[in-house]
Amino acid sequence: MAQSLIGGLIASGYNKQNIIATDPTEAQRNSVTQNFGIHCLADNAEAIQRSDIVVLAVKPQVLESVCHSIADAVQAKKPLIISVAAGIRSDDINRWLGSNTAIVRTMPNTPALIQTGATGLFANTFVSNEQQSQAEHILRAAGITVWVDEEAKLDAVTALSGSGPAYYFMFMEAMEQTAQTLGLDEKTAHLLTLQTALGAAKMALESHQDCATLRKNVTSPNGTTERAIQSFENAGLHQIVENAMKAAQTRAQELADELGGKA
Ligand SMILES: NC(=O)C1=CN([C@@H]2O[C@H](COP(=O)(O)OP(=O)(O)OC[C@H]3O[C@@H](n4cnc5c(N)ncnc54)[C@H](O)[C@@H]3O)[C@@H](O)[C@H]2O)C=CC1
Ligand SMILES: O=C(O)[C@@H]1CCC=N1
Repeated sequence: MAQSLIGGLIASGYNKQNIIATDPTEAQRNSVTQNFGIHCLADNAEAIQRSDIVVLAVKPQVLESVCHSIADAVQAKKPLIISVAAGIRSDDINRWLGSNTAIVRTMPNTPALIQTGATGLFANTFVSNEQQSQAEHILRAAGITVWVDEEAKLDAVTALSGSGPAYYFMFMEAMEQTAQTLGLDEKTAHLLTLQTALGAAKMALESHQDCATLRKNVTSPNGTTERAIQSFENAGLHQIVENAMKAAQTRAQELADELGGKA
């Protein structure tokens, strides 16, 4: 996720001299430097000393220990903290970092790498208006941004746009594999699947009509689409999607409860 954000920032013209990454793994540091031409350090405290904004992009499972290890540096420098960790609540991050820390909790997604990301953001009470604009500026470099008024809504954002790219990739995988069983070669199946996904998303974005109307426009009476849609409905597609997204939201809440500890 950090690489997607770094890639998005650089592609949108952000000065790479102003970006420092950190990673404990030497191979990972070398790869980041090679891919993006930015400094990648092993020492988090050193990077924090040199930064006004710190993005925490480690796995939720290691966030607590990382926060404890950087707490002194954060209290000394008082940077704006931006977390991308799924589930973990800003109150827990604040407690792990000491206290009174300005934290913007976000939920971006991997298309940030090509500046078509979608990020939900929530600011805790210590975030100033200027810091809120700074966080928005950084995440906007990676795509669209949406602020939520209650932190719990970020778990719904996680289930929708955070995890969402994987749902579409899975659907595209299924379409291209099926196209091959219907007789198309792999390259043709891949190309037509991707262009169809792009065309549908672009059309939905640019149209004044809602997705249901656009779907109905494709569906000729007693035609091919109608048969396919009927087949999806018979299989309970809406319920399948609802179950999956609720499972993702629940997992985000579980991560917070399991890893956030009790205040
Ligand atoms: N992958 C995705 O689509 C999204 C991920 N997220 C969140 O982003 C966070 C990272 O997820 P991924 O990028 O998928 O994981 P990842 O495993 O690809 O990246 C985590 C990186 O953190 C590094 N790391 C571990 N300990 C460190 C430390 N002490 N200091 C500095 N770096 C350290 C690891 O070496 C690794 O390169 C997670 O909290 C996840 O919930 C949020 C939105 C979308
Ligand atoms: O799967 C995950 O936990 C992360 C958060 C959203 C997308 N990937």
